[in-house]
Amino acid sequence: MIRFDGVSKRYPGGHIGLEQVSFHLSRGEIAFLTGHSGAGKSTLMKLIMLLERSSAGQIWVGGHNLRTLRNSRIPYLRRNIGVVFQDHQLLFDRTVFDNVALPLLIAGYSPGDCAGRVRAALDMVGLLSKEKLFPVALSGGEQQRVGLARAVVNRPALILADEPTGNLDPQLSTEIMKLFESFNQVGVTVLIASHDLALVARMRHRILTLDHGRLVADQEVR
Ligand SMILES: Nc1ncnc2c1ncn2[C@@H]1O[C@H](COP(=O)(O)OP(=O)(O)OP(=O)(O)O)[C@@H](O)[C@H]1O
Repeated sequence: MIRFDGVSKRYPGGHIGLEQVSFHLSRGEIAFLTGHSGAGKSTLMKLIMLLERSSAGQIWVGGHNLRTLRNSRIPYLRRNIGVVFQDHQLLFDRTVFDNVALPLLIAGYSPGDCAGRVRAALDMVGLLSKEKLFPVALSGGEQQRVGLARAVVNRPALILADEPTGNLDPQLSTEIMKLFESFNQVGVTVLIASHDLALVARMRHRILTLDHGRLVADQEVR
């Protein structure tokens, strides 16, 4: 699903984002990406989404070589990736239902065609009963679950989550992680960036560790 082969990223001014990173994540795998602040986690995610371009090396996502991918294919690549952010980035003037429907509307679905998929996604995160509420009426953990529902509503092959539990307490963080596991159990490949080492160790999955842009460990925790 994802393959990095000697990938480096230099930002303007020579700042190192990534340095000679190689790894692969198979279809259906779930893995954590960890490391201290500034280690390169967000950079790696941005390269997969083509929000940044690598300075050296090759990246394949879903069999596509990103260096040779035509610009016209980038929206298709991104549509196959569900993204979850730390601050979930919900629209507060739209209902829970409308927030989750947004990626489908952008992809060209008519509102009538969205309803089944939106409700299935809300059901997966246990928020079907809250579809008509506005995000302000939800707890922090519920808002993040709406963000997760929005990430899976397009039925992506891959989910990228950048610090998805950043503002949540340990119990809610574990609940959110269990939802990622449930998505993974239905075949979705999942890559989660987190600097919460205690949480990552508790989940017992593959852990990729970055340090100053280098991949310094790739462990399977059982
Ligand atoms: N647009 C940019 N211009 C210059 N340097 C950048 C830019 N974006 C990131 N960097 C640098 O690249 C390095 C990696 O940053 P990145 O955001 O990928 O780290 P991170 O592991 O996600 O950190 P955090 O956990 O704090 O989010 C850092 O040294 C950062 O300062």
